Amino acid sequence: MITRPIFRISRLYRGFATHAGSPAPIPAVLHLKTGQSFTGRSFGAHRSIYGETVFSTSITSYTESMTDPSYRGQILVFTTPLIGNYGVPHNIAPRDSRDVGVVLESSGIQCAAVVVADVAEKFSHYTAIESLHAWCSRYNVPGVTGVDTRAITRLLRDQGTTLGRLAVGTDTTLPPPSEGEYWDPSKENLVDQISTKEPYVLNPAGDVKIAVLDFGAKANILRALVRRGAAVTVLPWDYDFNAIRNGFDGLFLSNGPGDPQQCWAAAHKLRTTMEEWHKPIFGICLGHQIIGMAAGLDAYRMTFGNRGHNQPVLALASSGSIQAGRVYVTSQNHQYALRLQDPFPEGWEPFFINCNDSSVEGIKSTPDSGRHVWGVQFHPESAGGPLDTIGVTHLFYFSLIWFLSNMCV
Ligand SMILES: NC(=O)CC[C@H](N)C(=O)O
Repeated sequence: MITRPIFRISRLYRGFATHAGSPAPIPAVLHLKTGQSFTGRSFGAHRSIYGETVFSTSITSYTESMTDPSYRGQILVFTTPLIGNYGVPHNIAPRDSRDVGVVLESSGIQCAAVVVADVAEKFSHYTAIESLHAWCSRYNVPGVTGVDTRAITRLLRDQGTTLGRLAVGTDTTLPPPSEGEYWDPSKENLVDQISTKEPYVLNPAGDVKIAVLDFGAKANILRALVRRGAAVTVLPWDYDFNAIRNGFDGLFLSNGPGDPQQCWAAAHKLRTTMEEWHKPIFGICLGHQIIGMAAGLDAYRMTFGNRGHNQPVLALASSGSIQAGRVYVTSQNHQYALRLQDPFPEGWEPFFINCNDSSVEGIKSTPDSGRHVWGVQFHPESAGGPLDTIGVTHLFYFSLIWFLSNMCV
């Protein structure tokens, strides 16, 4: 019978029907501001929270997604039916001057809550030290399982990303919050909460000196630069890079949470940088949006954003190993995008475009502009996701080398 294997898997991994010391399942209800409610069972921390409800179509890397600072303030719905089956690894990396200090994307869980159809109680992986439930409990992050994530995703896709409340335990007996009670993370400067407060340097002996404006950088981006031999100076998001720019060979603007409009302070400073300093500049996701805003493009809120590891993007221009006309499969996690406009601001051209929704996936300065600036909406460094576009990271890095050998005499 076709349902039999599914039944077996479900029996084997059935999530938290009960918790240790708890005689009955603890109820949890996901309320959406648009009026719908979904009832399931609590796992992780038994506490209620507010957030912005988003869905991700990634089928693996729940540990990387949940530690990605760009998910801050978000109730993350996984469309894949079961997560937790490979547990959670020890997240502390052996610290040396080349290491960012963590194995995952940051030191803690960044999303506000997790929603999954079926959470695995048993886990198996050679790096795993604890279950998803234990990890979420340790970081005080609530989860709900046993809900129809297909129904939630269809709703979010049709009505758009929606504010939500995960009510847990006795809070489930309360009526749903009134409209005004929902907390909207896009109204806050989440970047300021997560960015480093003090500059620090990774791999100081590196041969190419890159400054990183930290809007909530994923650790793998820093690792990708250090792995190529760069000395990486990580700066607070609103740091006055122009005051120290002569000491660097390139500038990188990281990913980060929230609405890019909260980051105009950085975009204004970047405008000056791009006018006066013609060394390579590269941005990923929020960093790309800030480069676009500084270039004169408009950043807008998408209906449900793009979150997943299989977003196809079409290259419109060739650069490095990237070939115009080719489609690359990419990892993404964003709610905002740069608006495609015709004409593009002078000195700029679209680099990539999304094959599903035609949103701008990359921009670059034109060859005759005298600048060397790129931004991509997707995550070429992966973690998790495909490595199709790793060439974009190479492009930035090798343009630095090229720049040093050809232009700086
Ligand atoms: N991954 C990111 O950097 C996300 C950028 C921005 N916060 C958005 O949601 O669009």
